[in-house]
Amino acid sequence: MSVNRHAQSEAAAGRHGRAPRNPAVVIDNVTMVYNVTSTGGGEEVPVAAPVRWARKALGRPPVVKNQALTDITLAIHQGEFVGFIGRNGSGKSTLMNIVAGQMNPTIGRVYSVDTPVKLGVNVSLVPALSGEKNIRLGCLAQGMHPDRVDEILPDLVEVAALGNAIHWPMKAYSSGMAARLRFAVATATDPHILILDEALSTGDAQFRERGQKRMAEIREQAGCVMFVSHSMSEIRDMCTRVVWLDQGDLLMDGDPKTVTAEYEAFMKDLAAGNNFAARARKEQLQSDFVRTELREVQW
Ligand SMILES: Nc1ncnc2c1ncn2[C@@H]1O[C@H](COP(=O)(O)OP(=O)(O)OP(=O)(O)O)[C@@H](O)[C@H]1O
Repeated sequence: MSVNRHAQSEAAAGRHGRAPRNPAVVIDNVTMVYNVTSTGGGEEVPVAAPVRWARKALGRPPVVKNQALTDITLAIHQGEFVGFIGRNGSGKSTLMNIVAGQMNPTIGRVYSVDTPVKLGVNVSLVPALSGEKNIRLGCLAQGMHPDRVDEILPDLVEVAALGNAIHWPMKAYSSGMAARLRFAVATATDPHILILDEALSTGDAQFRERGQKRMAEIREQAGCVMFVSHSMSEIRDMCTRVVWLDQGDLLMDGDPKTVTAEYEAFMKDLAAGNNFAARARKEQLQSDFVRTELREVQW
């Protein structure tokens, strides 16, 4: 595997003499560039001259490059619960979509030991059917045997915690209620790799508590969870490791307390208009970042 940036926590694990763990996902040198139409400048995507003239004649704005991720390399191990944080537009969802296989990176590759399950993506639910029927359908769609579905249905109904609404058609659900149902379906098969992008944000305290419990169970079975959130308390409570992305760059990767403290200080600087201090902090973090290799990753 190629030489790249490597997680600080990996280096820390090595320093502390911990045994190497089995990777579940390896993100190898991933860069993502979107093409967007822009009326306000930016680096134009090179196109043949006739196409450029035609776009101009038709009054279409030029297509420019928008770099969402730059050279991201990470190894995520079985049993890890990795939080992804960063301000809006830093590339968290883009990275989750790439790991989930929803889009291909412009450069780089993602390797995983199993098909990642991203909440709300792997199974489409039917609005006209009841919550219970949707859970059943979702489990069957994920390849579960009907007998097994019967067996675990009561547990999944409990995870969804929808009360009598479990018998209502899904189209009558609020966004938080639908999120509960999707969560129950996505976690039904004990996924090896679970991706949650702001999954708990629409839920109330009860759902968050049950959701956290369920995710802890998945982690205990040596599954890994990749979790995007803007809630630092949620990140600190749940994650074993935190990755901070900023404007497409990997700024920090380490233990939740340290990374969230740095992130909060950075955001505080920005909120107070101390852009100079925030930039200096970012530059310092970038220069401190341990560049090493993924060579020791053993499948
Ligand atoms: N479909 C798209 N087409 C063009 N650019 C996109 C597209 N999706 C995302 N982007 C751009 O990619 C960058 C990263 O966006 P992304 O949604 O991954 O960030 P994020 O960290 O998840 O943000 P948020 O915290 O706001 O959800 C942004 O500059 C955004 O404008």
